[in-house]
Amino acid sequence: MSMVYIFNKPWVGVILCQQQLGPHPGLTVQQKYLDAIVAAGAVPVPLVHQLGVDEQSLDAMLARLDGILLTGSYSNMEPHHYGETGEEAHTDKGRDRLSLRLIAAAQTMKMPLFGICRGFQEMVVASGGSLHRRLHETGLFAEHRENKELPLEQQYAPAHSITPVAGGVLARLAGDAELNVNSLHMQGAKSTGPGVQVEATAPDGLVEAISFVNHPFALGVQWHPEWQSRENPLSRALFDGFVAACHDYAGQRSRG
Ligand SMILES: N[C@@H](CCC(=O)NCCCC(=O)O)C(=O)O
Repeated sequence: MSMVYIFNKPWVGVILCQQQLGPHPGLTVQQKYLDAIVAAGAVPVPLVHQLGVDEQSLDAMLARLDGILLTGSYSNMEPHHYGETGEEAHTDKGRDRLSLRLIAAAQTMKMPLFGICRGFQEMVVASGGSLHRRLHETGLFAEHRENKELPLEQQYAPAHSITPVAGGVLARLAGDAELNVNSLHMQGAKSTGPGVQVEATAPDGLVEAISFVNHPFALGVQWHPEWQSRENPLSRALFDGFVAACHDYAGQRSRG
């Protein structure tokens, strides 16, 4: 690895979300995702939705990135992406389009990929899986939504346990003992496609983490490790593992 690179930090593309800013459409990301990437020793790079419709610009951006973070979002994927019809109240077409292209590129380029909540769901769908659109109406699962009336500290507090699958990516990073995680989601994995390894489940059987097989680091988690990311050992292990994979990718890239 070149000396120049040793003192550099990996660049991690962070997807943005469409949000109305007064009378203007905007693209935003919550600060806690950026803070988690910086605290883990990487440089966050905003990924604007226009990259989803401009292949040359996307290729130019991907050539400079060492990893991709797909954040959570209050919006939901459009159901046609996983073979369903009907509407979702709050969607983000530009995010869907870019995220699916980023996941495909990360798979092809073996670029490290870390999906959180909606990002996890995008990884499930991109790899041929489908989603439960309203977990609370299925009668099959515990409550996985947060109470938005509560203070954030309580919304992002541990809500249920997960059991990492022995021998998986998550178990390698965090051990295979039961862990407690927060839960702020209405939708969840209904099925997973080929090439996906289930990495953890909740006590009610809901898939809570996946990885892509034959990929050095492509991990999606349904919970929120970016929340107070350095104070929680599991969160720290996930972000440190992701950034370490980005360092490895960057080193390979610099060697050509
Ligand atoms: N809308 C989807 C995904 C939920 C999600 O990402 N929630 C987090 C929003 C706030 C944050 O990013 O911390 C669903 O409801 O399943």
